[in-house]
Amino acid sequence: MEDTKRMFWNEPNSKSYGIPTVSIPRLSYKDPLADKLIANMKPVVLTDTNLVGSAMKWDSHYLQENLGDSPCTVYLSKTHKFKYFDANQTKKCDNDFSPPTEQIVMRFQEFVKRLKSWKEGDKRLYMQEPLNEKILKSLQLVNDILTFNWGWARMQQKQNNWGPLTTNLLMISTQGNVTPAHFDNQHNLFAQIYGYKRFILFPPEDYDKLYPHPVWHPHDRQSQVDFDYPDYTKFPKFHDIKGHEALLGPGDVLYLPLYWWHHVESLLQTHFTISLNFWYKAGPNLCLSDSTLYPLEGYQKMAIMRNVEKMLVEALRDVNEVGPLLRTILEGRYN
Ligand SMILES: CC1(C)c2ccccc2-c2ccc(C[C@@H](CC(=O)O)C(=O)C(=O)O)cc21
Ligand SMILES: [Zn+2]
Repeated sequence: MEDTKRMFWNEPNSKSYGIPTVSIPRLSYKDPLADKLIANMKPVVLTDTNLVGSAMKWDSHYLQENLGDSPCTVYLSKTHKFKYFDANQTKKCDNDFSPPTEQIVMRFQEFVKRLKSWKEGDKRLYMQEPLNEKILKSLQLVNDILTFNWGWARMQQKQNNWGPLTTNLLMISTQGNVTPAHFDNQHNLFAQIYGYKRFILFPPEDYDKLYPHPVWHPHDRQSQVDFDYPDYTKFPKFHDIKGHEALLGPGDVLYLPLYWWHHVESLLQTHFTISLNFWYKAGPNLCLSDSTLYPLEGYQKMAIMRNVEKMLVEALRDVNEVGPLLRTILEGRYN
């Protein structure tokens, strides 16, 4: 794939991280290649799905009108990074874990006020709230959601054997925020509503180059590598990483396959960005059965590795015994 840089990428705000990338294909949803890529769990940007057409009018004023006094979850960070952590797993870290972000709940109108007055140097804000009955009080908003292109989304879900839709996460991020590289165990139709987001994706098999935190760690599923200052001594294979890049603008939808790594940043073209994702559970083909085709795919091997790690933590109880036991299996026998 010719590495076509789009005009935005020379903007000063999108750092290159020195990672070589190829462009993720941008296709019309009518293009048969689009469905082929999705069926093969390959990322693709669809430019004309109209998936969230009725949300294109969702600016801060409109959302304030319709979400005003609803409580919403906002993450705060002193840096530009918003690295997810599972607060329930911090106890296994014998308290040397310091949360990189804090989570607060505030009324949506309060969030909009802080968003508008935000300036460089202030704590960065990242509002994330699942669209559900808790915040959907206005009929106008409910009507907008009802007029999403559910026909197309349901068709994709069915023909690709995805599981049920679990979440529509509404995200509003101050400009320049970065969600560091991580993977999710759900398929994702990621719709960009306002502003621009840059995605750098890596296939599941790049597990060995991205050095995820241990499964019991609060940062489970997140890469240990700091893209701004990679530690090539600790993470030598990161040197060989190659990315798949996409720039998402209003109306674009990125199909982000299950287990694909993604690093996401809100570009500086606008003061904030608005996105909405559609997370679908993995289909039945994640469990190995006698109908499993071999050789296994990267994402299937990833699931196996995670299960082995979880089983060992469970069996050994002490997370510090997992490494030595795996080394005993490996050294002089499998390497
Ligand atoms: C990492 C972060 C900030 C977070 C912290 C604490 C709890 C949840 C989450 C959470 C959930 C979704 C995203 C959106 C998106 C990345 C992006 O658009 O920034 C993404 O990764 C996806 O759609 O899969 C980002 C986050
Ligand atoms: Zn994600």
